[in-house]
Amino acid sequence: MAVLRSPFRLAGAVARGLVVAARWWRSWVRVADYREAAEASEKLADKFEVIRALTLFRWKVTGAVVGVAAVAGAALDLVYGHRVLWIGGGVVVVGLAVLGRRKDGSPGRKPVLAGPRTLTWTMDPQVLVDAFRDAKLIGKDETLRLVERATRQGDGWAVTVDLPATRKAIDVLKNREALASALAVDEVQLIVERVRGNGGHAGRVAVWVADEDPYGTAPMRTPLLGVQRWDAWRPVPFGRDARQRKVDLPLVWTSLLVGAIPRQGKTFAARLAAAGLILDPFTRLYVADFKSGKDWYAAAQVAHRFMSGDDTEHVLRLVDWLVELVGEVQGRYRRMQDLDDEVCPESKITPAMSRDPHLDMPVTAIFIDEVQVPLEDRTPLDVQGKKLTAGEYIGELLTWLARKGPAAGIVLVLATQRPDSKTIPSNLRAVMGSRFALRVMDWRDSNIVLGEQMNTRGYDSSRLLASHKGVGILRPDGETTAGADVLAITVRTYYMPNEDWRTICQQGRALREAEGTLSGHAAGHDTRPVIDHAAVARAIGTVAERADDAELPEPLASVVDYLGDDLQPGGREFVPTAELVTELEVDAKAFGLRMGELGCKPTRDRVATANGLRQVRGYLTADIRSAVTRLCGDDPSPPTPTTRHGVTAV
Ligand SMILES: Nc1ncnc2c1ncn2[C@@H]1O[C@H](COP(=O)(O)OP(=O)(O)OP(=O)(O)O)[C@@H](O)[C@H]1O
Repeated sequence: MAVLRSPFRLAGAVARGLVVAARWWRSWVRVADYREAAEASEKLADKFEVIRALTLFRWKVTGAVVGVAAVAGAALDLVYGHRVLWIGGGVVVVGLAVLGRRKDGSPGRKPVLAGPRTLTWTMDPQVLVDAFRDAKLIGKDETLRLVERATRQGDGWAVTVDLPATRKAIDVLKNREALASALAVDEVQLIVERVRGNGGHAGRVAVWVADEDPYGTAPMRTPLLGVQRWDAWRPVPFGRDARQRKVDLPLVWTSLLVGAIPRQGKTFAARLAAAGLILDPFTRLYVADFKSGKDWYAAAQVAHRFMSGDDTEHVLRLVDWLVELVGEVQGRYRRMQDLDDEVCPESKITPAMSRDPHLDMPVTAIFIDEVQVPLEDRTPLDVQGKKLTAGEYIGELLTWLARKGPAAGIVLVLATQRPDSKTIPSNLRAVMGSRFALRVMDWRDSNIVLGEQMNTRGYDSSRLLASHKGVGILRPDGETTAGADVLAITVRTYYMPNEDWRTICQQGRALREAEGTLSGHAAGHDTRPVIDHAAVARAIGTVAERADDAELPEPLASVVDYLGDDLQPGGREFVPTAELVTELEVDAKAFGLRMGELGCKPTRDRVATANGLRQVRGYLTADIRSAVTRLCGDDPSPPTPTTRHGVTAV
């Protein structure tokens, strides 16, 4: 029996021997021992180049050995005949049989838990493809095309891939978290960007995986500390992204809204923006600190107007400041009309104009920290016979300034601890150019700061970690160093503690003294704001008209308020019911009924959702407009300053 079975045993042993030999060769050619040791000590990233060189060398050795053996075999075969091949084959078979014989401890399949997936994809693109599949970003029969092999970039690994023709890069951005899970890294470590323009397309994705938490290291100090002066027209150094790329923030011709829950770095972020402007002696500053702490105190020595406190008295003083600024903007537009085309080519302030003392149109920035305090103030005001609260009036004035001010050189920087729809009027939000959202409570608040639907595009600041102070999502207005195509970037702001802030403010004061531009509060002339009463009257006009809007029945009034500019012709054409129900926090059934009673019938339209185009129920904005006109016989569009403020010079 044993004799009969022996050929099968031999074949089995040889087969096992073959497997063992092949495994040994594979682990040798992949330099597995070294790689495992490097992985175990988490040095894989450092040793990658060495391992790759060794792998390449061992492949070459394998090729050379196979080549030499083949040539030698052929030569011996020629000289001594086929005998040699038989003997050689026999030796190999015996060798494999010995290697593959059954004995205690012989290698076999061991059930093991999978090891860490982290970084294996850098060596083996198949792991990356599997990760994309696991994250459901590509189908199980689809694959990726590697545009560039994994390379070391900064403190991480970068790879660029093309998705299959049916897939979109934007979906990878949206589902970054699923990909992070598939690659076994925290989502803060995974940066996914579209590659756009020349060399990019809608299905090309650049992936970068940080070796470790990119925001876990000590924060960087602001580079503004090292400069003598700054030009307000240059984007201000704001922070670094995860890959340590600089992110600068343009401020002139735009405005900035910063929102976050307490203690996440709002004030620090707003101060960074201020620092760049402080170091330009031609910039005029208004600082209203409703936090009334020490954070802004140093700015008093450079600010044209400064106050710190959260009483009604401060809120009313802010009203005066804003009215003064409205008058200033109107005056600037009027004066710009009289300037020749060479000095003022468009109805927009230029760097030269902003520095010309005769024109008196310096870049003027107003910083309001904890802007929810004045916006929520309920002090009744009697403005031209109309009763309204100070908060409402401030909301109107700020909206007007954010809309008309930037082109006239007015920069608005608002920071709020309460970025909810009730506190920051939607009209105001809609006209704030740049947004910076540090950690907030939920995706709704994040959308309020960053803009509608930003969470569905993969930008949700409620997902940031509490320990990541100063890290937020920046949605810049226009181009940043990250490129014009970038919708938003996660940035870690530079760290500017009080002592650095004080140094910058002192420097700003010295610069202003040297240029003779120190004015107002900083110069010790805390004059009352110059209030242009005509401008005030026109501003009040806006409020009076808004009061009419407020008389619209609910929920139409809320819908009009929520849609803001989007309701105007040229804005949105269709708004899904689900969006209105969520945003206005109303009961869907009652909402639909009431809207129907007010003459707004829902319809169906195709809208882009996270899962592609879908038919959803909603309202045509044209229908909402005509319902408003019917109900109050007025144009429902939010007040455009040009008409409602009577700013004829614009
Ligand atoms: N870029 C940064 N890097 C590291 N830490 C930071 C950074 N920015 C802010 N912090 C830390 O976060 C803390 C809170 O910052 P800040 O006072 O700006 O918060 P805030 O959001 O304005 O708080 P509040 O809502 O209470 O006014 C600061 O004391 C600072 O230590």
